[in-house]
Amino acid sequence: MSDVVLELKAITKKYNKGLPGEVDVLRGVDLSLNAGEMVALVAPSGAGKSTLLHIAGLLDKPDGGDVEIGGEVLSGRSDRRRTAARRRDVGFVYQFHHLLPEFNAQENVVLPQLANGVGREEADARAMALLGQVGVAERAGHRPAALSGGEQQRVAFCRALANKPRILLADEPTGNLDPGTSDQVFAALVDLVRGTGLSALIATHNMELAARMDRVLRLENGLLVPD
Ligand SMILES: Nc1ncnc2c1ncn2[C@@H]1O[C@H](COP(=O)(O)OP(=O)(O)OP(=O)(O)O)[C@@H](O)[C@H]1O
Repeated sequence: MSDVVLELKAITKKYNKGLPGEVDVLRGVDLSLNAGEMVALVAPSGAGKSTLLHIAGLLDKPDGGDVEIGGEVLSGRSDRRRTAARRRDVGFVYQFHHLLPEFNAQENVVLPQLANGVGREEADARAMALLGQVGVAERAGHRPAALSGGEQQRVAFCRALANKPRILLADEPTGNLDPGTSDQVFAALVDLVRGTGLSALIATHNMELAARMDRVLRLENGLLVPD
């Protein structure tokens, strides 16, 4: 059995197809993400990394090519099938935390589990274990507004991992933080991912952070090339 968790084959994507403002963003992107592997995605602004992450995470459809998760071709499947696969297999982290403001940190990590059919007690325990792993257990009862930017992102990492996805997709996960905090919070993310053994594709402009990954890939002229 192959240990490739995410496979992108010849992915193409254009915006404004056939219109004067047509943008040829992805021109045949190939990627194999192995089990337990962390890959950095570096790209100049506007190169298409958000587009690529959205396609890889089944939030958007490519014009051509295949997205496979766990060996299952998902690009051509129904929206319902793709949504189910995304909920089960993919965790997302963005530059901004997107936590629900009216719920505390623990509840933010519990809610996606309840939506996924996990019982309350188990969900509470998993949330506390994850918050503990990133060093914010003592902040569990605080709402996002009462947390620092770095703490908010740590909680967002826990929420992304709450349902034990196979793949974490992160778009500039510490891009919103000052450099010192960014470094620590990024280290917490790497530890968390390494500890759970899941695979991660992490977009970052920061080459020092990228160098901590197993591999660095650059998105350039619509293609993914080794750095
Ligand atoms: N819905 C859309 N319609 C038209 N053009 C789009 C759309 N979404 C993105 N684009 C264009 O496609 C290109 C790639 O966008 P994308 O957001 O994927 O880049 P990015 O590498 O994530 O950029 P950044 O680092 O600035 O967030 C850009 O030129 C952008 O303007």
